[in-house]
Amino acid sequence: MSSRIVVKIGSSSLTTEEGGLNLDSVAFFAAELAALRGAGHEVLLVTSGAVAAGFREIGYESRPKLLHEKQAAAALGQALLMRAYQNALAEHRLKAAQILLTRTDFANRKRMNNANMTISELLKQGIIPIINENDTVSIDELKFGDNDTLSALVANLVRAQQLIILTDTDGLYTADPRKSPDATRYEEIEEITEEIYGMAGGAGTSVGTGGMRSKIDAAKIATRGGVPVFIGRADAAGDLLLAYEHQGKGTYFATQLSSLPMKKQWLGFMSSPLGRIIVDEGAEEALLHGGHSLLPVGIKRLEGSFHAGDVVEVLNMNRERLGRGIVNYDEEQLQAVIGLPSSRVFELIGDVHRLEVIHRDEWITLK
Ligand SMILES: Nc1ncnc2c1ncn2[C@@H]1O[C@H](COP(=O)(O)OP(=O)(O)O)[C@@H](O)[C@H]1O
Ligand SMILES: N[C@@H](CCC(=O)OP(=O)(O)O)C(=O)O
Repeated sequence: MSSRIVVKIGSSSLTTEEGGLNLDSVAFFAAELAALRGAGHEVLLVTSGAVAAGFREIGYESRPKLLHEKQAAAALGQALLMRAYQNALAEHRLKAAQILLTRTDFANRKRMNNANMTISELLKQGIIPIINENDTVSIDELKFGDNDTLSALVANLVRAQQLIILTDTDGLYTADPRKSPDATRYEEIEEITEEIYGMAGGAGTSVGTGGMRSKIDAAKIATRGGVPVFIGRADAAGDLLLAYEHQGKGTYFATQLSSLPMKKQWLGFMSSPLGRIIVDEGAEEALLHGGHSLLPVGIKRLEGSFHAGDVVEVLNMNRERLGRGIVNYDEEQLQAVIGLPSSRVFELIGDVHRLEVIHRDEWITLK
């Protein structure tokens, strides 16, 4: 059966430690993608490597740290990266198109739908969409930074059957295998727990960005959206197809039994919260375990400036993120009623459109 597969390739798989694009690697991955296509699947590629490919060419000694230097390197490197992929895929009679996205594109549902329609049309025409973050215009605080999260959002957006995250390591180990040679590998993970997070470290090379931690974040987003994930390595001919067929060199993450509806996925992973609501222990319990809505009585403090209908983040008193929701009050209106029981809220603001500050149906738990 034909599947829609999102493949993510990290900088560490495409470039040398010193920077610069490794054209042999690009040729290898192009052949692997062609094999997936040859097996009848629809293929989307999320690829990193623009900064790593561009910084040497610009003349920087090492991967730049400053945002504008990274952006300059990406602007040059992205063109090199696309040219390399287009040339390599042409060897297999395949065409590739470039799509550059930012986090704000996902936060705006119209832009997100447009991107989705463009991707669908490209796939229909037999073209491989090649996606990267639009580094030149991304603002630091809103950057994906690594492409792991981007690949998960894309996989959910296009309702992929599988997300394959390729890296330089054959899966998730009990500790970073570069530092702990005794670490052992996981074959399958049913649920991403705190313990799993605890094992994942940062990037192992100077060109990679997110390390295993950001890959686990990505696996969480994708699996909650109903997309199973493989994290691992493809370094011999046929490995990518094997990864899809559940025989890959890496770790498989199972999907959640019930996948989140698109509305909640958007709320949790794509939206941009405009404010924060800090709640007490009772409200935390009600939201996380009681299945209740958030009421004014449980609120301690507000931060940021928001209006009814905006997305806000909810934190507990230790500033741990509990989740996100759509707020039913303007910030000023809410400020006047925080900590008050519902009867008082009605007395104070008669025209409140909904008593709940965040209704259960417009809430997603992220803790
Ligand atoms: N528990 C772990 N299991 C496997 N790899 C880990 C773990 N913790 C940290 N890593 C590191 O994550 C690195 C891969 O991430 P990264 O360098 O960001 O690659 P990419 O550029 O492919 O995204 C590996 O090289 C490895 O050193
Ligand atoms: N958009 C950036 C991605 C940065 C990056 O290094 O990501 P990754 O290799 O996925 O950890 C680029 O193309 O250089």
